[in-house]
Amino acid sequence: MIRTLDLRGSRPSRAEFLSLIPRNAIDVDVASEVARDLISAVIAEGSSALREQADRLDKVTDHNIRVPAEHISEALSELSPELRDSLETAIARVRLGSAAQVPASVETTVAPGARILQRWQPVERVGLYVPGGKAVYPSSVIMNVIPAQVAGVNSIALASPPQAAFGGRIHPTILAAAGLLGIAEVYAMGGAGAIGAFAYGVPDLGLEPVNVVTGPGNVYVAAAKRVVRGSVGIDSEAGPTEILVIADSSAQPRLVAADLISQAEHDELASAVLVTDSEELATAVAAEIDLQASGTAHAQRVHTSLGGVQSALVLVDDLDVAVDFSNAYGPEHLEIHTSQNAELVTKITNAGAIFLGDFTPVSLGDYSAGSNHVLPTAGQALFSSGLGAYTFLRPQQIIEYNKEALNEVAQGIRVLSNDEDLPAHGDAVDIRFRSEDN
Ligand SMILES: NC(=O)c1ccc[n+]([C@@H]2O[C@H](COP(=O)([O-])OP(=O)(O)OC[C@H]3O[C@@H](n4cnc5c(N)ncnc54)[C@H](O)[C@@H]3O)[C@@H](O)[C@H]2O)c1
Ligand SMILES: N[C@H](CO)Cc1c[nH]c[nH+]1
Ligand SMILES: [Zn+2]
Repeated sequence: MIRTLDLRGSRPSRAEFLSLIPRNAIDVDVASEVARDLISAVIAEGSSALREQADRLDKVTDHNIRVPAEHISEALSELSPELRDSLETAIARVRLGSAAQVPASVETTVAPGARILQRWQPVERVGLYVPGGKAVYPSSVIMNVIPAQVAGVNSIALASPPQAAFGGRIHPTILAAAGLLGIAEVYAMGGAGAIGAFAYGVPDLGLEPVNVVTGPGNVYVAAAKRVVRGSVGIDSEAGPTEILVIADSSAQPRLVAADLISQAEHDELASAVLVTDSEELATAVAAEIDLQASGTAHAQRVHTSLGGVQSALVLVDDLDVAVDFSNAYGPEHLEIHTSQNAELVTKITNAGAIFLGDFTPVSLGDYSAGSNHVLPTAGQALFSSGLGAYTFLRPQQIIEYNKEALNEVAQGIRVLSNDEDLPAHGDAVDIRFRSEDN
């Protein structure tokens, strides 16, 4: 089902690596155009555009877009003890992981009487997207909300698609997770329209624009975040899931296969790649995939994703080439299953998150590791990171000099401001050292 690419005997360049395994079957430009139209409609027509989109894309009519408080409390009261317990365990761990992401404020004395304080200031209002199309993601409520709360964001709004199977309400476990975390401003809206609604506001719903939009989603959600970026901040474009496994002959084929399948389960556009220097392992993983995949609940989706051009078993000469491949690709999730995990991880530069060894599957990170599962896809790990408390924080400098400290640099400012032909800048310093009479 999954193809094998034999690159042994060659050392492809980064560009060659990437051309061998194309990322998304849906072109980003096509998705962006669709997303732009959906967002423009929301800007022009407000809630009626969101209703039209819910009708056409989610098969939902006449639903409450702004979720009434009683729907949230109802969902919370009906949450099974088992689900509540699992959510609470994940919440506690992600809270610990997120708290460790808040940078300390630092005060620097650059000269006597001259201080600069760098503090981390949360943005005021955020819009958090929780996917709910092919699957529903209560875990993404946790991964979005906790870092925002830990960062100290004041105003948090959350959106997820309305579900036809629940009379147009958001999935009850998503509502319950929001309730558990004390989130009251929730909207049943999905896809690119929801991202646009957050970025530009929807006056007829009382939805005020946010400063930062975060969260995972399908290609249209990822494309929409690209469209609104600039008007608002975003995390990364956390689109269709990816897993890349680096493994050698010491790896256990059934574990590698299970982990590839677990992420292929998300979406027909999900990518699953194994890079190995062991032909025996590749053959065994292929056999394990055949054995395990058909028995999964979403076998068709798994088959499409693993059978697509975006997935492959890649044979390379040695683990150094495997690392080069992975660094060029910049996977959302990287698993390392070798006899030298500790050494290899030091050579990894580009990955959303890295999972080491037999007992650290990606699905642990998806739910309960304490790390965040909202991670950059489509190569964005080369320049961006997973969602964290820092996503909602900005460093801000506070500067304070006393008279003596300013006097120390006054002449330098005069020289520089004259050189830039902006002499009023120098005057603004000099005036502080002249009496009011002259
Ligand atoms: N990278 C990450 O951090 C991460 C984490 C979790 C999930 N994911 C990914 O999130 C995605 C979730 O996708 P999903 O579909 O289940 O939920 P989703 O909420 O992302 O998408 C559903 C919405 O997409 C819109 N939509 C559906 N078909 C459309 C079309 N043809 N044109 C325009 N808009 C359309 C609709 O508005 C619908 O409400 C998966 O791809 C999964 O792999 C990524
Ligand atoms: N693997 C997804 C991130 O790409 C996150 C997730 C949530 N639920 C299950 N998996
Ligand atoms: Zn997952």
